[in-house]
Amino acid sequence: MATLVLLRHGESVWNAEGLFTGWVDVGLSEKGMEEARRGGRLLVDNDVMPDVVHTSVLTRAIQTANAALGEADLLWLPVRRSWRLNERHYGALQGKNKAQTREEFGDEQFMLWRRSYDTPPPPLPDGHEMSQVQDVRYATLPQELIPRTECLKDVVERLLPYWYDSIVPDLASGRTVLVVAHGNSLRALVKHLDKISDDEIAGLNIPTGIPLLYDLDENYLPVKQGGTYLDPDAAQAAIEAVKNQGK
Ligand SMILES: O=C(O)[C@H](O)COP(=O)(O)O
Repeated sequence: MATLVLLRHGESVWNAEGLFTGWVDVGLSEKGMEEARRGGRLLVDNDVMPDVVHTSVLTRAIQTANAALGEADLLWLPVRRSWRLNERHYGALQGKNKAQTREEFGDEQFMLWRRSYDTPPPPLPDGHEMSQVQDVRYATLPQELIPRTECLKDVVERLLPYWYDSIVPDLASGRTVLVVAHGNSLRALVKHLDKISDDEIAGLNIPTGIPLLYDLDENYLPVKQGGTYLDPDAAQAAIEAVKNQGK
């Protein structure tokens, strides 16, 4: 049996403003910092103590990991970071207001771009102010690996190599693993873990700042489908809020 905890970053400044974020590197709002600290307290209260942490290379996830681990007095833990845990790249929607986008393009197109499995938003031109192709943190990546837009299928395909090559070995060594990432990169991982279909995944939303605990079997697949949120009531309310963004 292995123990995996997934934690979406706390509310970001752009989450609060209702903007599509993707790979744009924004920090946590004050509310998001408190959500992150609450996440750490939930780990302590439920005696779920990670041995190693994996985060994306985006500030909002790193801040969340630090705040949560600070509450658990675990800031000393080894941390591994990868672009493969980054949020989905939202293409030309990065920086745009969700409600305005929904109004301009209609509900169907909005939901296709936001929650379909294989329909990416339009690509973001390399010279655009919201582009990350010149971001120093990706300087060692081959240019063709840096997305200009992504659908969830793209995220699954770039995340799973990290799951198998970096996270599973930590689980196999008996470590409790905490993954601090993003709404859509965690949707991609949960789709894999819970074997959610390409159609059903559209209905899955991940709340900010509430740890999702998975006990995994010898094949690193969930003993209980869907895992267990360490605060189920708060999770349900937050999931509804994520689902209704842009309305
Ligand atoms: O990148 C973003 O805009 C959010 O973190 C995720 O947004 P979504 O829940 O609309 O996909």
